[in-house]
Amino acid sequence: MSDLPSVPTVSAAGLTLRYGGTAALDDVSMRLGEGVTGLLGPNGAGKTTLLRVLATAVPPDKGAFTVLGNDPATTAGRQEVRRALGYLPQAPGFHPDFTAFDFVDYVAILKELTDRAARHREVRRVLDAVALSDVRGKRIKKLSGGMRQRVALAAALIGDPGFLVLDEPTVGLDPEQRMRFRELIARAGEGRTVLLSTHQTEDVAMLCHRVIVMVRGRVRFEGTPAELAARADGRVWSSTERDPGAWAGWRTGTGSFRNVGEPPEGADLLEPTLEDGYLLTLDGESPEEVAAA
Ligand SMILES: Nc1ncnc2c1ncn2[C@@H]1O[C@H](COP(=O)(O)OP(=O)(O)OP(=O)(O)O)[C@@H](O)[C@H]1O
Repeated sequence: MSDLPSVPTVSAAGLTLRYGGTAALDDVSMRLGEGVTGLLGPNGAGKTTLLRVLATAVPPDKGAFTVLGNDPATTAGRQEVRRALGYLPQAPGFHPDFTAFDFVDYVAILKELTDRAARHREVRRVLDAVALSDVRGKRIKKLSGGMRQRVALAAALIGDPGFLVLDEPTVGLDPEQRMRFRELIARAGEGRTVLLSTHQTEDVAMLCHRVIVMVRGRVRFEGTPAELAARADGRVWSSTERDPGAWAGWRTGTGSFRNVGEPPEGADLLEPTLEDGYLLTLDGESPEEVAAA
């Protein structure tokens, strides 16, 4: 694939992790460099498992990876990886009575920022970076969902980590909050490596310089967003009735049908989006899996 990082922040080879009979990760290899990489895949594809492995929350059964040259299979390496890491998990555990400041300060303590004055400066810096300075003294239970996600992002930014792992950070946000969050993620991707798991193909199209698609524990696509969209070149067309030959087709707001699949002769072709390319990458999966994507 083009545009692969020459000096990767993260380099993974053959990552495999089974839960009973399920291969949550099945021989996953990848290289991640500076900028935002999007991770797409249907429910159960293994995205969260991959993020948890890279965040050293769970070791793989097989395979290896390094973060900024450190190998988490060793105790010293794992410590270095954790120092270089910011992790926003899918369901960040907040103590609801903590204020935004207290929570981020608590994470800063866990990240070994022992000097109180310097730590508080850092807490103020990251709360400012996510535009929460005004509410830093508010209890988390009184904050909106979007603000809570920003508190979690602030916590992940403590210590200016070189590798930022974000697990569905925009889930449940309204469009304006999502746009604001995009701005924050884009800024976070300047000068560091961000891996962003999401179901929002739009977020990937708007934000990411690379995209990885996982299906059933395996990497099915790795490349640029433009390359993913190009998979649907010549395979999206419009029709007045639903085309029975289409793999997927739906009536749009204008009343015409947008079809994805193998077009008939002389079809009225449309410009593909990243989502079209993504859907075709899932071709062959069960309709339930695709519907859940
Ligand atoms: N702790 C666990 N115990 C048993 N099975 C698990 C566990 N965690 C994940 N799995 C299984 O591993 C597979 C991958 O799950 P994972 O949560 O990584 O997928 P995902 O792509 O993040 O899904 P989603 O988009 O729904 O968050 C699924 O089949 C899931 O049921």
